[in-house]
Amino acid sequence: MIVADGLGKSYRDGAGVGDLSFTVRPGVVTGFLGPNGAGKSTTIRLMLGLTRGRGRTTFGGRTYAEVPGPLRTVGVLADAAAAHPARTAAAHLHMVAAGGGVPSRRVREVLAETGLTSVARKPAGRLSLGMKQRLGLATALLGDPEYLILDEPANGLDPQGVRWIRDLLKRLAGEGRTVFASSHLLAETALLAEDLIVIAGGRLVSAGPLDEFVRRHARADVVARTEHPAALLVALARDGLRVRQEARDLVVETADTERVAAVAGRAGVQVRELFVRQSGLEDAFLAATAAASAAATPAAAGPATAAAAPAVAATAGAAATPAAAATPAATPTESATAATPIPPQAATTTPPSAAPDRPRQELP
Ligand SMILES: Nc1ncnc2c1ncn2[C@@H]1O[C@H](COP(=O)(O)OP(=O)(O)OP(=O)(O)O)[C@@H](O)[C@H]1O
Repeated sequence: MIVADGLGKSYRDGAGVGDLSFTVRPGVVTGFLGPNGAGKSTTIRLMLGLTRGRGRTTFGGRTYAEVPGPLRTVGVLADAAAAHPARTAAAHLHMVAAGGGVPSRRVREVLAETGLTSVARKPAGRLSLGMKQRLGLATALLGDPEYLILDEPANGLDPQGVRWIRDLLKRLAGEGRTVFASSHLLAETALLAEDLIVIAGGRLVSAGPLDEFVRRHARADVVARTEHPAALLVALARDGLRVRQEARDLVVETADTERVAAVAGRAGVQVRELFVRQSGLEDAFLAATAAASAAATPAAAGPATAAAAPAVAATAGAAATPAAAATPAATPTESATAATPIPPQAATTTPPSAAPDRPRQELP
């Protein structure tokens, strides 16, 4: 179990992360999701003590600094470009293994596991971005660790690579490890993670099982299809319902199909189709993070814990629930595409930071 308690960091320009507390359980992949600039990398660096800041994170009760044999306990992918560009992939892994007390046979094993055997003798600087990412992951796996902390592990990978890493992380979690992987890609995280920690503007937006997140917060609208949308729109509005027109469809802000059908019946408007449409991952996430971004003065943000934080909806794809009304129609609705990035934070104007700390800008 990873326990992060009161993590915080303030940069001079007001960016950073607020008072973040959450837990990460073993046996599942936990997705750490947030738009560009939300504070994911900062949080990960704080968890590992790689940057100065507030709070404490324990891995099975000990901080990263206290863990004996950190390489063999906590595997970290924080900077895929960490290998010296002139050193071969194999030499880099041998060097890290020697420093971390890991037997050198592990080098061959992780090269094979990450699909790098054929480029093992290539200098790291001549590897593609995807290969560098695999090398970072190989480094994290060297010590066969119980905990994995991975910052954007799918970054730079092609679609096959993304699928490969998804399968790999699920397998590692299935072995009982604790896998914590950040991403700014919505659908990718939904396919990978069982638990979700969402941050925006340096604040915790939600934490908990993905399914629960969806159940508790998915928003549903009734969609009505009719040849007479104007007449139905007036009737629905008179009945106190919020409604908008999308092409010839009316989207009614309720999940109550019977009420919509009754209003249509009273108004004498024939409805061709009536169904419930649940909001997709993208919609829900954007709504959640927009609210957090609007409120964001991250460095000064008050405490936000997993239990106390407001949560919002996400779903891997949209579901259309056929309604017991006029002409039931289970029409597939919007779903997030596999590569839908979350837009950058409105409140954070600094470009995404994969860059190392700029210490002179920091306030401890
Ligand atoms: N060393 C630094 N000095 C000043 N500001 C920083 C520094 N590092 C990060 N920031 C700012 O802190 C905020 C959070 O950045 P961070 O890199 O943690 O976000 P992120 O969620 O990992 O983003 P991305 O998905 O783009 O990698 C951003 O506004 C960023 O510009």
